[in-house]
Amino acid sequence: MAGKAASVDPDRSEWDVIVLGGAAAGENVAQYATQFSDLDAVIVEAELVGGECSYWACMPSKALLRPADVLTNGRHVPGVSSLVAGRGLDVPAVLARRDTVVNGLDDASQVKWALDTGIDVIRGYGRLTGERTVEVVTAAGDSRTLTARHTVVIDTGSCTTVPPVPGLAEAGAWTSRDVTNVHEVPRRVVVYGGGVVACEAATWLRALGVEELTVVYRSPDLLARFEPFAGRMVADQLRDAGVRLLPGRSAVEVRRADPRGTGVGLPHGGEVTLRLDDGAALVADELVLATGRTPNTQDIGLSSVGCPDGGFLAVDDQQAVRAVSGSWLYAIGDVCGRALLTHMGKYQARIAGEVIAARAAGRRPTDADDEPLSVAAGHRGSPQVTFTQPEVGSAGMTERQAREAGVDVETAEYDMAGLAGTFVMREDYVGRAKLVVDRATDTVVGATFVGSGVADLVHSATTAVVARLPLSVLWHVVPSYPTASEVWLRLLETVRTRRAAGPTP
Ligand SMILES: Cc1cc2nc3c(=O)[nH]c(=O)nc-3n(C[C@H](O)[C@H](O)[C@H](O)COP(=O)(O)OP(=O)(O)OC[C@H]3O[C@@H](n4cnc5c(N)ncnc54)[C@H](O)[C@@H]3O)c2cc1C
Ligand SMILES: NC(=O)c1ccc[n+]([C@@H]2O[C@H](COP(=O)([O-])OP(=O)(O)OC[C@H]3O[C@@H](n4cnc5c(N)ncnc54)[C@H](O)[C@@H]3O)[C@@H](O)[C@H]2O)c1
Repeated sequence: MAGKAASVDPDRSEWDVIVLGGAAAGENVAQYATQFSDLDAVIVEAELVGGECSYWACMPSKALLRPADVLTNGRHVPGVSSLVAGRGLDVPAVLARRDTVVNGLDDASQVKWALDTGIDVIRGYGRLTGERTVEVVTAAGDSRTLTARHTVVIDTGSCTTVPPVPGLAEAGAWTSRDVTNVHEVPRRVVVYGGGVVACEAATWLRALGVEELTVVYRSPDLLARFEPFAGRMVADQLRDAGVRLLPGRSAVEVRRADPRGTGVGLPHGGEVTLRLDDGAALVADELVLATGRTPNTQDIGLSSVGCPDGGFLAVDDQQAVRAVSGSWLYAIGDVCGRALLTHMGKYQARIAGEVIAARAAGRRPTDADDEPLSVAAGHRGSPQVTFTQPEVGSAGMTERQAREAGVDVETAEYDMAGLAGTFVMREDYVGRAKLVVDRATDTVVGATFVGSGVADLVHSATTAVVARLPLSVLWHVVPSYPTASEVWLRLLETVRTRRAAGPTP
């Protein structure tokens, strides 16, 4: 890695690898393609190197959620509860820390990392104009054409989906960028959507002092992609915190008399009214859209290489874009629609980077055991933590997903409040865990943990799923006492007890 000169030569036009979009995954693919090869790479970034996650998504949201989590848990631990009783967050301090976490929206350290690593950075908006060719337009309006000797990688990410509700596009509703970079906390907020962004945002908005907070979602439960108990437990906690939940509803019209371009994280105008399909009308100071993600593929020149513009890019297990022959175009991160998570995009990037380096050297892309490099194993485990109260951590498949995939499933559930480790955390601990076991192989194919502090339990489940560890081996993986990890022992005991009682239908 060391010793490769960084170049920002304005006249240079050719690199081995061009990465379109400089999110964490884009940085990773450039690093992995170049670090043990003779290849060089350039990242083309329209805004900030580090991407959505660093400045507008994961990092600011977790910075806002952490103080809320500390305060809530403190309220339930004698010896601390008396100190914080009746007190809320120090909002200016929370927002200031969030600003520190996003580096004041300055990517200088990320650019330095890239240049120090031997990866060039060009600022501007890139579009494919043909095979291995990218045109970059700078903020000043200048353009330059770049050619890749080997590969172009698309890492242009995603943005908030704006559903086709009359008046919504014109209302200037907050997107995930505004709600994570909130600067002025509105008094009344409606969150539209019931997924991960909605649940996390409702958690921090209420903690920051939103007085009237309503979450409207079309499904019967929050977090509908997870085990059903996860959404229900998060819903209970949000209701207890004073959030109004309106499931099974959709917006039919949005009105705002004076939408204004006030800037990120400030109210985008005056009162906004959301009319619902049940006839109700909700009036708020801001509307937050949390209705899923649209890949940034509409305007990146895909049609110039025979690929339809827009939509997710179907890729093979080495992240090569299926619609384009010759294995010169790859896609990683949200644009490929596999798992819209930073860590999964970075994993795809590591594999794709090694594949690109191997192919450029005329080698078959294989791992240390001479197996073809592929993202299949990692996606089997695909972990996720939703930092609500309680947290929701999962790896692999839910029971429903496993059944839909044709797996002959056996499950076990356990109330996590019954563990010494969680009792010490909070005497009124609320939590639940579930294992999904493939009967044919006697291995774990999915696990879900709900409860305070479960985030770091997830990696054990990811390991079990990816390594296909049989239950007979997991029985010897002893959890420390007294920790929440003892839930593994209880879940395995639940399976053994039931098996001892005889076959289940
Ligand atoms: C509120 C919120 C919270 C989240 N929290 C988490 C979390 O805790 N953990 C987690 O794993 N995931 C989280 N996610 C998901 C995570 O943010 C995304 O999965 C991740 O950012 C996707 O990364 P990416 O590589 O696809 O690109 P992105 O991070 O979307 O970045 C794409 C980059 O490409 C640039 N770009 C786009 N088009 C062009 C172009 N034509 N030319 C040049 N540059 C271009 C953009 O400026 C941007 O910098 C969260 C998402 C949201 C919305
Ligand atoms: N902690 C984390 O890991 C974390 C945090 C936030 C986001 N993310 C990732 O970011 C991605 C985006 O999150 P999200 O919450 O926006 O998406 P999501 O898919 O989790 O939820 C989208 C919600 O919007 C609703 N919806 C979709 N289209 C709609 C429409 N036309 N009208 C009305 N409702 C509609 C869905 O029913 C659902 O409730 C997710 O894939 C998530 O994994 C991860």
